[in-house]
This record gives sequence, structure tokens and C-alpha cells, in this order.
Amino acid sequence: MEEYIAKVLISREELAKRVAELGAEITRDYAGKNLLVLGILKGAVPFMSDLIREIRLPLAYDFMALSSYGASTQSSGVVRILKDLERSVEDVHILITEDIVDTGLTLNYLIANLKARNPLSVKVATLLDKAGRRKVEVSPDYNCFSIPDEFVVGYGLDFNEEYRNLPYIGVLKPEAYKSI
Ligand SMILES: O=P(O)(O)OC[C@H]1O[C@H](OP(=O)(O)OP(=O)(O)O)[C@H](O)[C@@H]1O
Ligand code: HPA
Repeated sequence: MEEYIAKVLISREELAKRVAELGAEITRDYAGKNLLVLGILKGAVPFMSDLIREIRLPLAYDFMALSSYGASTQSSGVVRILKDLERSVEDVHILITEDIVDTGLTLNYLIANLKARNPLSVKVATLLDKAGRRKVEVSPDYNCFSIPDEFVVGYGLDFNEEYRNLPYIGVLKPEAYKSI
């Protein structure tokens, strides 16, 4: 697997340090609030599971699955809910966790969809922000790392469903794209 990694963009140690900082910030901001951390499957899973253990508050978590990309690296712009929340959200502050905000199409749709359910608030925590690729205006409330326009994998991010279990964020060699 790692023979296709051209370079490590963000190391395991840098990820852990930054996620801990973000957890501390969120702990301060949500003290005394009814918090629901929402993980967007599948990419957010490693980030979310590390982040919630750095948030020193009572919280609940749930997941949604959305479709935006297939096996390709291009956004289709079409967002569909494949798995929805388990309960109503009128009494909670929702914190969406994402692995990456790229074109912004997924989040743009999701924020509007969640706001229509009248939660107390909706905010976004993302591991990576690739702001150079935005197609719609949306900016995360919490961001661990801003990255250039390179296709990255690892720590939840996939190429063709692989590489999600790498413990760091890496950039793929061009050969990887030809290998499928
Ligand atoms: O800002 P955008 O251009 O909309 O892209 C970001 C979305 O794309 C990825 O999900 P993907 O649909 O690949 O699903 P996955 O998390 O299961 O890999 C990522 O996890 C975000 O949800
Ligand atoms: O750079 C990326 N890597 C993996 N999945 C993605 N989805 C949007 N951008 C990316």
C-alpha cells in the first residue's frame, strides 16, 4: 500500500497534536451545551473517533452517510442521503465532523438539510480544508489543516476505497491512479 505514497503531507504526530488542540477549543466552546457530534461516513471516522476523546464534555454522537463521489476523484455535485440520523435534533447543538471540505457541495447541502430540522445550532469541524477547490461558499467553523489542491489519502481519506487506514495524510504517486 505505502509503495504508492509519494510523500507524507501531515504526520501521525502532527495529526494527534492538532486534533487535541481542536478538542480543547471545542470543549471550551460547548461547555454546558447539549452537544451532538455528527460523523459523515465514511471518511470522518478516524478523525471523529480521535476528536471525541479530546472533547471533555458529555456528548452524543451519530452518523450520516451521503453520496457525493463514486470511485472517481471528481465531484458529481449530486448529494443523496444514504443513512440518516436516528432521532430529531431540536434540542441539540450539532457539530458536523468531516475529513475534508473540497468543493463544499457536500457540506452546503448538509448544512441546509440539518438547519431545516431546527437544531439549536449547526457548526462544522473538518480535518482538512482544500479552500482552493471551492465551488460554493462554505467555510468550516473549526479546521485542523488547510491544504493545497493535491489529492490526499489516509486517516479516513480514500482513493477508490483504499488507504483510509494509513495513520498519516499522504499524497499518492501518479502510478496509483494507473493501477486501477
Ligand atoms: O467538499 P466536497 O467536494 O463535497 O467533498 C468532500 C466530501 O467528499 C468526501 O466524501 P466521499 O463522498 O468521498 O465519501 P467517503 O467519506 O465515504 O469517502 C469527503 O468525506 C467529504 O464528505
Ligand atoms: O483529496 C481528497 N482525497 C480523498 N477524498 C477526497 N474527497 C475530496 N477531496 C479528496
